Amino acid sequence: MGGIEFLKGHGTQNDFVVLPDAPGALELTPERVAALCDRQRGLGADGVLRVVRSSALGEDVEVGAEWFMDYRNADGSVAEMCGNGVRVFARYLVEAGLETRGEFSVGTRAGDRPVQVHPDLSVTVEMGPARITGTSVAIVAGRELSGVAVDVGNPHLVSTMDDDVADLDLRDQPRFDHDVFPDGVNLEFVNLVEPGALRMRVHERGVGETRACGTGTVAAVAASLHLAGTDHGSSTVDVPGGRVSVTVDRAGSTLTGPAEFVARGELDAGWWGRLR
Ligand SMILES: N[C@@H](CCC[C@H](N)C(=O)O)C(=O)O
Repeated sequence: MGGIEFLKGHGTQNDFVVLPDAPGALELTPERVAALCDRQRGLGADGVLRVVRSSALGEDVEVGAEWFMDYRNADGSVAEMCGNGVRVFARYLVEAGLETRGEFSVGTRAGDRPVQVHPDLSVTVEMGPARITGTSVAIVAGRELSGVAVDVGNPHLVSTMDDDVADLDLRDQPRFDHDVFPDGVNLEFVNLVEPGALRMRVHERGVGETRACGTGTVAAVAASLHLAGTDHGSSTVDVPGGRVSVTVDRAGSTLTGPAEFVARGELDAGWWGRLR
């Protein structure tokens, strides 16, 4: 019996299982996503990117793009957007011959995201506006860190700190204000290395600590500009998994970084079938 095609890829080591599913035929339950992403009993990943035709999605989302990135976190939850994932997704479309242009849009639950796949296979994504929505507090290992709340299509709280972010213990879920973030939040911890250069760690909603978060890097740059009294600028952001470049202005933002594939194969049909 034929299995289900998959690819494994990552963007700055934020890693994904890609499931090509043009007709929207896969039944992608939270249990199946969690099993796929489990690093012992599955393939292991921070999330799943289902590649589905927008017309076959069967969800009430407004998209004009032909292809939709159906993103799921490792715990099986659905999220609006994934900045590292959309780069991997765009590169998949080009390599699979599903997009013949170097510039096109990808549909997401946060709206269409225009992308450019460069000859060196890095990808630039127009990430939409990064909206500053207020302030709040994260508590990490008993320590209160104030932060700037930023909406990049998904929710973020960015705490800028003087101490080296490398020293934070992010093994446990940091606490946050559920009244401010009723749907949960991605938590970024940032050092300003020098103007135009940030260092960041992240604890993602629905995943835990990851080695990179694309929407998080955009939120980090927007928050650091906000704290400096401006709403536009650009910065590199170093994360444990590599480096990305971000620009932010009032109208929108861009994210540029790598997209890599490491494997492709077939899921075992029996294993998949036994999951509900
Ligand atoms: N890793 C992603 C963000 C994925 C979604 C996030 N965990 C959420 O629940 O909002 C990125 O690269 O942006």
